[in-house]
Amino acid sequence: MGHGELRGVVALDGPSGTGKSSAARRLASALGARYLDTGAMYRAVTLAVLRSGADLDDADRVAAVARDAGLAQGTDPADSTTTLRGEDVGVEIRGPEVTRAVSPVSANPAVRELLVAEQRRIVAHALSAVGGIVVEGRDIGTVVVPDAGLKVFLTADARARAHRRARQDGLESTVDAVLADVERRDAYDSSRAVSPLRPAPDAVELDTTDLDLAGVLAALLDLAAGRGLVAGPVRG
Ligand SMILES: Nc1ncnc2c1ncn2[C@@H]1O[C@H](COP(=O)(O)OP(=O)(O)OP(=O)(O)O)[C@@H](O)[C@H]1O
Ligand SMILES: Nc1ccn([C@@H]2O[C@H](COP(=O)(O)O)[C@@H](O)[C@H]2O)c(=O)n1
Repeated sequence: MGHGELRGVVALDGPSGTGKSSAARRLASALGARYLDTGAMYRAVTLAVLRSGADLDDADRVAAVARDAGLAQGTDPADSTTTLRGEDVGVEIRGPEVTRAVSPVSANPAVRELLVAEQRRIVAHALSAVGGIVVEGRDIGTVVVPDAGLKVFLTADARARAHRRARQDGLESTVDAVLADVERRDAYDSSRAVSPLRPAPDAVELDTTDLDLAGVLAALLDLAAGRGLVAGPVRG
């Protein structure tokens, strides 16, 4: 039986590796909605900055590279593309160099202003085109879409997140290194001056430590239906 169709915006925020992308993609697919991975946008701008050779501490130069990057983020949950001037960078933005540099680039206020405006444009377009979108990141419920119909803040024990990420990368032996990276990125993202990672006051917190992805999806479907955001058939 179908799950119905999403009407409105679901905002999914949380620290690294809590399952935001996996859950958001599945939720959007189940509800015939669009899907926006805002982390991919910050990663793509970071790749452009690294390629340009700009000093990460040179805020004006970093912002200029971001403005000139030619970033386009797709919203198909089955194939969400990230391109820079038409070049597909979806694989490269997941590499260790980008992961190391993305938090400082994301803390640049001009970069955030640019990407938040683009994210709001994409959300508005999706709402008029299909009626619903699931947006995931760090500041969706607090800044990008503060009036989202449902805001969920995903959490999970840091070691569980490191295990998930290490398994994804085929690096079971380096869980400790992944854990250090996850904790470093969370600390940076939570302490920056502009739009720090934190739950919106009206967000529902969902701890995924002991849930598999099917369990997370079921919880999100229940929450969305409970908010009256799902039109048509409900889960049977
Ligand atoms: N509930 C879960 N149970 C088991 N594995 C999970 C769960 N959620 C996510 N994963 C796995 O953990 C890894 C990280 O998930 P995902 O990329 O969705 O997290 P994220 O919050 O978007 O991370 P980031 O913010 O770093 O991009 C993936 O390999 C995913 O398959
Ligand atoms: N709304 C967002 C989304 C992401 N970031 C920054 O990008 C980094 C990468 O995000 P992933 O979800 O792809 O891991 C993240 O560590 C943040 O620095 C952000 O600032 N705001």
